[in-house]
Amino acid sequence: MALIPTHRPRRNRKSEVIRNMVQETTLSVHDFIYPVFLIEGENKTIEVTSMPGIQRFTADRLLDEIGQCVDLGIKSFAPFPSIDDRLKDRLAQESHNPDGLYTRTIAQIKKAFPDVVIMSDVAMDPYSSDGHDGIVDPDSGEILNDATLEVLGQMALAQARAGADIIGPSDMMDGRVAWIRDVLDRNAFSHVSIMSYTAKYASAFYGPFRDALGSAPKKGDKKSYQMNPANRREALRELVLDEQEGADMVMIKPALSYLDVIREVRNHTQLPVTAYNVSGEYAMVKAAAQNGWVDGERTMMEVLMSIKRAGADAILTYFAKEAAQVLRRG
Ligand SMILES: NCc1[nH]cc(CCC(=O)O)c1CC(=O)O
Ligand SMILES: [Mg+2]
Repeated sequence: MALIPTHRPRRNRKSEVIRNMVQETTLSVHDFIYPVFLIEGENKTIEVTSMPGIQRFTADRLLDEIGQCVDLGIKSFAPFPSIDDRLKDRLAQESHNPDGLYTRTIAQIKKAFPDVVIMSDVAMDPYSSDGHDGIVDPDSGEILNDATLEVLGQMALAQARAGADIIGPSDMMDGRVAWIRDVLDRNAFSHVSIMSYTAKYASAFYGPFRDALGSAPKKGDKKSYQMNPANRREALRELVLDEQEGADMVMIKPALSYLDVIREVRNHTQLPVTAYNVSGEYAMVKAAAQNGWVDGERTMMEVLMSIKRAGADAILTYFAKEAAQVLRRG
């Protein structure tokens, strides 16, 4: 005789209203931080070939783009600069030029949109002739941790002076959160936050980003500072250090292949947890959608929801604008 089920979870899925009533995770436009690419010049946009739908903007065009995003409810932006090769050197000196492309544009954005939050990027790679996040020892090829801290501090200070609300060190040098906090505090920027890239992995998913900025390492890889994708406990060690050093928010990067790390970190901290849905994760969805192999819109929303469900409070994502349009439509 067939047994009749006494427990029927399907009852909670029987209509859209009930499904919405019991939904555990929600996605909102407030969750999004939009990474945007900046180029020198006027009235120009250049598409990033490996990221369909994503452009590099001159400052004037970026202001238009930010205006459109603000109308959609996106209020947080993470700009990244594409720097002319002639301005790059081994010490990334352009990174703390108060009249440089990056600092100038941050000031312009804050002037045009005072309520918008700018999370600025602190790492040497966009300005480094070596394409590394730290200073390369010319003899040994080693990445010099403590000498790099000096540059990172100057970079963070220049960005704070330009009006950045949140400093985002993405470099993975040891001790940089404490170093930057100290520099900010000693220069009357104690109100400026630090969102640390706490667990940033040496990932193949950064490829399209490096195309966008021309920032790929000239020699070697980033494995002596970015984390081994095989490690989860190590993320908790980085978390403890960033908490002690004074981070206001922590980040996991990439997101999609690291949902377990997001959850682990969520379970071990009271700080806000963010995740970076990186360029390669974006490109992957776009490529499959362009081939008609997945439904691009549904896949995008599922990816973003999964990052939220894993425990992220906010998501850096190139999908921000498109997802905001979907959310608006309801
Ligand atoms: N400071 C490095 C940096 N800043 C942002 C990204 C990647 C972001 C993305 O892929 O979307 C990277 C990774 C790297 O090149 O090592
Ligand atoms: Mg660290």
